[in-house]
Amino acid sequence: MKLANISMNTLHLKASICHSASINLPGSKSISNRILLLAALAENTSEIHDLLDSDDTHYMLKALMNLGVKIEYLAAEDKKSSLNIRVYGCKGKFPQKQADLFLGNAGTAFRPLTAVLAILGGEYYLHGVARMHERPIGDLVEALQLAGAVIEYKGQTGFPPLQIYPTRQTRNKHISVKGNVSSQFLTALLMALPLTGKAYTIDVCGELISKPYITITLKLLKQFGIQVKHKDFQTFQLPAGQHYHAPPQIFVEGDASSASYFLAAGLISGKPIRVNGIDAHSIQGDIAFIHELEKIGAHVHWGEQFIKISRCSDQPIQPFDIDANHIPDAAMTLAIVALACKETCHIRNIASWRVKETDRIEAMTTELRKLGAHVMATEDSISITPPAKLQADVHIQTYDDHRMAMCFSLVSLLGTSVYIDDPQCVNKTFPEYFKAFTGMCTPI
Ligand SMILES: O=C(O)C1=C[C@@H](OP(=O)(O)O)[C@@H](O)[C@H](O)C1
Ligand SMILES: C=C(OP(=O)(O)O)C(=O)O
Repeated sequence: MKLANISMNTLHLKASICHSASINLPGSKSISNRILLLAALAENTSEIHDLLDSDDTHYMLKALMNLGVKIEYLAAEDKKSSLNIRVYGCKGKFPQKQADLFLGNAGTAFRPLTAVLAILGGEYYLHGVARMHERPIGDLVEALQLAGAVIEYKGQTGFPPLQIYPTRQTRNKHISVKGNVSSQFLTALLMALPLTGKAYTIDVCGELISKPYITITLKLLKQFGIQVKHKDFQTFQLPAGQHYHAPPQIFVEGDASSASYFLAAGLISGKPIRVNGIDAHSIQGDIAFIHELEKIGAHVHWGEQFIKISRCSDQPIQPFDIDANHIPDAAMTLAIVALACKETCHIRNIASWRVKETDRIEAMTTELRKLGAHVMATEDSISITPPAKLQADVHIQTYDDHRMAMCFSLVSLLGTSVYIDDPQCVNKTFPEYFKAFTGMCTPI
């Protein structure tokens, strides 16, 4: 049955019921972009399978090719959402010593590439879309300068665009980085500093947010032969003389953050929804989102390479009060789940929402209020009280934020028709999202 109309850059999702479904997840963005960079720097050639095929990975792929890395496209089983490629590692040195790299709004491309290029040295100009130029990078630049990097801000101090120059000779072997704005700065340093061949100690100043993303970095570095010791995520030690060795064949897990929309649909509707490509062994922190759903009423079956979720229809969804620092991306999905609860729900410790694709606390507050919810926001939290009845036919603005578009699609499963403006913003991480979502829904 025809469910959705795309016109004038708006997608109309009618009030729908969800039926049981099996969804093949696109590859993890966080894993794809890390593996691409590590494989490009490796001593050897490797094949990457099930790589995410989306804007964020295209920016990384294009940048690596501009830097002179040879990449070949191999046949993929499902050409729509994944790529299989062969990467010829450049042995820790990019052939091109000058480049102009446009990186869109891809944090997982911008931050690690800044660090790697600044450590390797050369003349590189790194820029992105307007919003990327509002996303902070000063903490990373300062840490890199301690290690001898020469970087100039070409716009506002502390933000992209950046001009990178050849490194200075003097290198400090003990550096520090602030951890309270984005974990991607520490990830970037951990990926770049082994290229010097020298031993390094990195101290994290203050609180480190989004810790599970550091776990992803450490696990992938280990797969590429890089040892890192750390003490409670505060001090990280990199031994001297390390080189990247890629496993000959690498498989990318499904994206756990992308899974959150379908898993929430299973909880809201009670219908069994299966997501394929992740399981309990995933290295992605957003797997913890599923534990949060279990706490509030989901019935979860943890399979081999899949997870299935449902809920007994006579069991209401429990209101929640959660510190979501460890799952900043999937926590946006919880904000919509809150609309299915009878009482106020709180999502705390999410200050990083303010510096992502948009100010997500502001955007979420504005759009939830349009639906009739009572919303209280602070600098780092949001509290949501659902209305007795949701406003129908509301136009949800998406602020060029893929997660705004994806999580607000779930409103259509709450008995309310909704319009999603500029739905194509999902291209950042999940170009086929609306096809998959509408494919499991039938209008009431
Ligand atoms: O390292 C990563 O892959 C990411 C880290 C997180 O960012 P912060 O560390 O800025 O919270 C997350 O929100 C982003 O989508 C991906
Ligand atoms: C914050 C996100 O992206 P980025 O990798 O650009 O930081 C996200 O995908 O939610």
